[in-house]
Amino acid sequence: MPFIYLPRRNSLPCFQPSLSPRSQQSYLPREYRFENEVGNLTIIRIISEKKIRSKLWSHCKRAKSSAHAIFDEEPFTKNTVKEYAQVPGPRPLPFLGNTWRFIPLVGNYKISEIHEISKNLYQKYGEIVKIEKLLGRADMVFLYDPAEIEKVFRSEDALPFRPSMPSLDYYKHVLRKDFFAGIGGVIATHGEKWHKFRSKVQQSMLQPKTAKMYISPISETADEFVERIAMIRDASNTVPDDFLNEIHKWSLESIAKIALDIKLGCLKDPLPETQELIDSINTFFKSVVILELKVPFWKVFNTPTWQAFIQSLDSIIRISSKHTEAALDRLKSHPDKEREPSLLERVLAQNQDDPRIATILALDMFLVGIDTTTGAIASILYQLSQNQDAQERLSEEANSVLKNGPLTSASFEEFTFLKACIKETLRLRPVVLGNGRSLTKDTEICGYNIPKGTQIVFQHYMISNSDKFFDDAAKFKPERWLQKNNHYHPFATLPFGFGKRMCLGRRFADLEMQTLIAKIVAKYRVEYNDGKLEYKVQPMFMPCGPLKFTFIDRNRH
Ligand code: HEM
Repeated sequence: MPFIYLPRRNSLPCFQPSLSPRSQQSYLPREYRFENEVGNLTIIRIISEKKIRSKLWSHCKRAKSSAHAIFDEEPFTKNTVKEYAQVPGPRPLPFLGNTWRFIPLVGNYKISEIHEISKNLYQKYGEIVKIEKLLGRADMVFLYDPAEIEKVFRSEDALPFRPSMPSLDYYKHVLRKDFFAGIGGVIATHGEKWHKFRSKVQQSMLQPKTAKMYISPISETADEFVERIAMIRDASNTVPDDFLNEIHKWSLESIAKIALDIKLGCLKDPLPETQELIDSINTFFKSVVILELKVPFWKVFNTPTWQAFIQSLDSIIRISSKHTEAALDRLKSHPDKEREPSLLERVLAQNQDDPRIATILALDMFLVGIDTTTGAIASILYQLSQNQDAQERLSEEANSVLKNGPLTSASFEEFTFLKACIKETLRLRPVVLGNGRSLTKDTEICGYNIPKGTQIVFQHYMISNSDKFFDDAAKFKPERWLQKNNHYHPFATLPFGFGKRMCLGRRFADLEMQTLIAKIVAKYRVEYNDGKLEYKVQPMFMPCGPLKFTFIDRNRH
């Protein structure tokens, strides 16, 4: 791609001279990328197609700034790209590579504390760190620079590869290949198979109007949860230690409505198969942590954890199939043309010949749409409990919206402070600690040539908690998101990922989280007086230890 050299800082009308060069990036049109400053020149990389050249020239003419030249290559960095071998990182041992560091009692790298390891590596080596020679898996490169993360995302090709869950990959593509028959869903599926499936469901899932159809069922579930808090809290208004499990049930109930059009009754009046589904999903989460984050004995032995994992997935599929088939029968026998079809009905209608698509989508939603929102809700409640002023302001906003009657899509437009609180929590405690990509081609990152196949791990948690990228980074300051034109790098916090593999459930997650938090803070003042809440990677970044929240009635009249 071509580069352009411009006089420093004032080169483009969109440049903000008061900002540091790197922050300028957020003001540049997306076709340009801030590359470097050399002497008194600003170097902009043009990352889009040819017509952009002329567009850039006309920008410069209008701004009366003289572009020095347009080059097809960047002469200053030509031949200065460093070798992969030069990327800094912990030194591997002969034979054992760096794997020994992850072996319990031998090494000091614990996956559940990878956020702490990441911090130490950054302090020792800087913005790019290589962990190489890992037995049976690709090298990992940790990346701590939002501009470089943006570069990796923007140079993605049509089939981005997000490394995830080899155990699930094996289950879908080898063990139960007869059921999946080449349709792997989107989780732990890659290449053409992933693309084919995502294209079938993406439009329905990401259209704002689809999420709006679930406002009423999601509100009903949130109301049940708010009632349940009153039932389970003790005389001092404190909920049981395993409150995370209660949030989990709310989340499962919400996803079951979206994925299968059913009311499971996790919070009250359960269906006969509800307990089996709850148990299967719990078993899946418990076993996947062991299979993915510990030594992978399952690859060699039929371990009890592996058996439990398979059984849990088989049950989720069996129960989901029963409900997708029932929905298909309903659709065929009494099609209701008056109302908008649900997500499930749309997916079934588009794939009438193969209802498995709806079942596999439901499975994927259960696998990634429960722990994520559960962790986020726990973190939001915790941040609000530690920031009572923000909670008061939020409670007033929630009340003024909720007093107008049942939630509608217009209500969500008014939740400005609520959205800022959620965004700020996900900045401080992103649920997905380090999203990643396996490079599908050799890529220059931080001045090094990183080979195809390397697993890049974006260190979002470290970046979004760093004073380098956020003022008062450790503080919960939702107001920062209410300022127009804030100067934060757009890739410095990216809780739902980016690009073609971005979170498919984002609209549902927003709807669920906003509805529940609004209803909780309208009714209760939330407190947490049990010290600092600790977190662990399991594999989502979740609070660990008892969630001793206190919910005190606000008693508004
Ligand atoms: C707070 C809640 C959530 C967070 C923070 C979150 C975050 C993420 C992230 C970081 C990714 C990876 C994106 C990338 O690779 O660029 C992802 C993928 C995905 N998420 Fe979510 N998610 C949440 C809730 C949900 C929910 C509720 C659903 C389902 C209804 C869902 C469905 C998915 C799916 C299916 C993918 C895989 C997309 C693909 O690979 O094509 N997520 N999510």
